[in-house]
Amino acid sequence: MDHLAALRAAGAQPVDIPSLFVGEPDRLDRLSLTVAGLHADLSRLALPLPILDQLLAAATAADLPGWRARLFAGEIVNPSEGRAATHMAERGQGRADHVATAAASATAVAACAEALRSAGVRDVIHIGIGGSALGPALLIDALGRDGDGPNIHVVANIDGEALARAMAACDPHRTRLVIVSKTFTTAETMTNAQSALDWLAAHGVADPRAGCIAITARPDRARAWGAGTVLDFATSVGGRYSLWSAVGLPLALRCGPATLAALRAGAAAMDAHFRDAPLASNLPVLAALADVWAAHAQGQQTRAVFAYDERLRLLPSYLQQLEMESNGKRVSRDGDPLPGASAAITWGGTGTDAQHAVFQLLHQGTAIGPIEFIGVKQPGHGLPATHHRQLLANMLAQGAALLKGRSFDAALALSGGDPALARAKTFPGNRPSATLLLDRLDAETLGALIAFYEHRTFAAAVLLGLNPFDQWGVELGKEMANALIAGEDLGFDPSTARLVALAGL
Ligand SMILES: O=P(O)(O)OC[C@H]1O[C@](O)(CO)[C@@H](O)[C@@H]1O
Repeated sequence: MDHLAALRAAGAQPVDIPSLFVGEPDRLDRLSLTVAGLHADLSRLALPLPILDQLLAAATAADLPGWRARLFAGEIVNPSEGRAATHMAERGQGRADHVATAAASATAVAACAEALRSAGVRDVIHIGIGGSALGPALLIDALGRDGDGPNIHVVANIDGEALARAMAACDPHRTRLVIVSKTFTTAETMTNAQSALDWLAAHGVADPRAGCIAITARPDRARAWGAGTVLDFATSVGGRYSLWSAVGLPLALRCGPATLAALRAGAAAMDAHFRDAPLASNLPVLAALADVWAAHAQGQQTRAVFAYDERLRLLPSYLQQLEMESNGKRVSRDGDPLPGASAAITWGGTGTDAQHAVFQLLHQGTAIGPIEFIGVKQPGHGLPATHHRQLLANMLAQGAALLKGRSFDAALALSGGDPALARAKTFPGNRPSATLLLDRLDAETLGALIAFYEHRTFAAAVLLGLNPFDQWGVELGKEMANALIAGEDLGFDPSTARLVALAGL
């Protein structure tokens, strides 16, 4: 049964958001929730309440409660790889044996962090890519400023420029390498690791491999490689969900193990809410339903996330992997073509910077999609209060302006009666947005925020009937790059063949 067919038909109808507030007196209450220090207001989305009720029915028809239970029970929810998804065990949720394994890993991570923090290590070069870099980079950027542990330099790109910059900032005799790869085969990571080892050796560091800490789901490979310390995590923890595992070591190094524990506790609070709250008052579920409505039913191909807090500036790129690698699919978990669009393109930036760059398109352009604002009530700095007042006022004003717009008549009055100028100054309004407001940004609220996005992504996947835990779409390009590196001719198209020659490969 195609439980989204009626919603796709309904999605063709325009929605006037301001009139929803008039006709739906309970709108603000139904679409506003506060969970684990995170207040969410979804009421300015183009989501009429009767449509929300249809989406809730579709979620039940898609067996969201059953899939959620299977996720928490550690059952297989990733059929194409035959795996469970046990990232929640890293924060104490799920099957007892999974939780016990994760707890043992957390103890080892804490001990490793304490040992390095007291060993006079000044810098850590964290080498990993994708989920092995984006999560740790976000955590360090968001929470690490006041940490008293080593400086963390996250290096992902195969472009040697990334590693060269990190090395230039480090004293090789006071630097440790942390090599992070779930598979311990990823080309970028292994190449960067080797070059970093060469750099240490060239500066007279004895046996640099023995000083490396490897974090991986393949400890056998890391040991064979020669890493002196190996911290492992379960294969059932997906790369883009791995920051909760030993991959979170950099946060424990920089800020202490208690901060990593607090991050996990915040996520656990969101887990409990997602697991226990009824669908109609379940924050990740409501956000997922709104996402599916916009992307799948209304055909809106982008969703932009703007963090009005410098500490969250890496959140959009973190979410790009979480959402697009999870739900950027075209077939169902059974391999059937999806009957419509899956996930929108996630993009975004930081407010207020983005207002002076991309908001023109959001207010007056032709590509419409939901916009998400994230703000934090308490600033993280001690500068005069005017900074934070202006920041939050801008965030709230943008959402209001997107909705209200400016009529042609009002624009005409501002344009000296010039209709062409007035048309340029007219704002159509009725542009959807959602707002997340955190009481404060600390390890707990950041944990809850990330877990909110994880569960939202999962719930949307269930509604769409796809598997969010695999990522076959990254394979073909890797294979072809390997062929090019090996000088194999795969019968490339004429353009590629000429570019290969021009690049001198
Ligand atoms: O941790 P690994 O195995 O090095 O993989 C890194 C990243 O590569 C991917 O597999 C995609 O290429 C991601 O899913 C993953 O986060």
